[in-house]
Amino acid sequence: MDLPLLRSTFAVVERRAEHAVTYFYSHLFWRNPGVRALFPEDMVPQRDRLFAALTHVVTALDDPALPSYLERLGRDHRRFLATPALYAAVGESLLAAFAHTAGPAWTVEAEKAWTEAYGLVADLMLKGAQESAAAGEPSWWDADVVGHRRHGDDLAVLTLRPRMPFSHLPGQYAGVSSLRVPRVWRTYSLGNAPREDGTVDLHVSRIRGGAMSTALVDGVRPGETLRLSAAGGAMTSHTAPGGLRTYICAGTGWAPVKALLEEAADTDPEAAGRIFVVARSREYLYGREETERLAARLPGLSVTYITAAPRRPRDQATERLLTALRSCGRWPDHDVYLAGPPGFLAEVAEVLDELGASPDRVRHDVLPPAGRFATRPASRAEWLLQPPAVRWHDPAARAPR
Ligand SMILES: NC(=O)C1=CN([C@@H]2O[C@H](COP(=O)(O)OP(=O)(O)OC[C@H]3O[C@@H](n4cnc5c(N)ncnc54)[C@H](O)[C@@H]3O)[C@@H](O)[C@H]2O)C=CC1
Repeated sequence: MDLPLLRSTFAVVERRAEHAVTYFYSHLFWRNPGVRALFPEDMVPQRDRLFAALTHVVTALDDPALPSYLERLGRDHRRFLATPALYAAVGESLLAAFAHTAGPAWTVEAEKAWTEAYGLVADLMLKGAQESAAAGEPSWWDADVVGHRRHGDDLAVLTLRPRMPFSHLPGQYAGVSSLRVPRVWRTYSLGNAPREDGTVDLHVSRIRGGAMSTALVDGVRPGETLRLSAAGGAMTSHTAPGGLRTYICAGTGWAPVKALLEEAADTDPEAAGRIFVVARSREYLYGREETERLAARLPGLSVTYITAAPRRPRDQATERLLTALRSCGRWPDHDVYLAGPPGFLAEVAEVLDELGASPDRVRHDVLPPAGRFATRPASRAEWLLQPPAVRWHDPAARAPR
């Protein structure tokens, strides 16, 4: 594959990304009218996602991890009802959009290189999808809501019972969809270690402008059915029994940490280290009783709760946390598990680096916020999972190179 040529044409297209994306979707929907119904009503985040995805693939084409990543992605795209015919239609429209946007840079060689590259990506994704179907895995898991507990005005813990066996590891997340917000999927951490009855908890904070989080907190009730996608994510336990670890969570970032602690309480009661639970105010320490119960089963872990002072901005809690982290020692010896809002993750990860925590021992996933208006940088890990909130095709929004 001619990587330099792929990258140089992509650089030309990227400069007019807005145009390319508009052309792509117009071409796709015009040539395949039935396909529009597979996409959400609100296409704005979708547009960002396309370019983010392409950027990722173009930058990672020589990464040996790309094939397995694409196979997992193909497996995951079964929930969007992506068929081989749809992959072919998307490829045709993508090349048409590139040809139209790249102008003189779209040479015969460039077209050949892109046809080959897209073919490779589509084949790997379809391979992942076919293997998952052959293994009897559903495209998604229908899951009945069996519990809905509110905490304060804008937080709820939902308990779901998947109708088919749904496997996940403590610390992972899954895509969630509701018929209340058709064809939209959002990612939520699963707030428990696997249970015998197969139920899973979602901790949902209602986010401004977030149609899904609003539906889950305010609308959805027991008896309703949601859809779950296969669980994924890398913030799973990787600490040897008895090993030192620090868990740091903010807001509903408590969900994956709670799942990890449940697992540790069952399998590694000698675990040693510390837990920091951060919330915007005392009323939002919604998991406190459960934390206490888990901490009692894990006597080697100290628990610190941190909130903002009354009437102070919520981010004051983060400042307080950073001060507390600076007074802790032995960072290079600790595995660190980190979960919370993206701005929080970025700030804490930076400070942990300064404090000497080993970067490959700091684990976190970046879950996109449910609201359209929340802005934060997109990371490679999240690109293809959910639409990043950043406007990729707005040059002013791009990180400087
Ligand atoms: N696996 C993960 O990492 C998970 C991440 N989340 C994310 O957490 C968020 C949910 O937020 P809420 O529960 O409403 O939390 P929140 O908005 O109440 O924030 C909790 C605390 O996080 C800190 N924080 C928030 N924004 C910050 C920023 N920009 N910079 C520095 N610190 C900041 C503050 O200390 C605040 O008190 C969503 O964005 C969601 O995607 C939620 C669950 C799991």
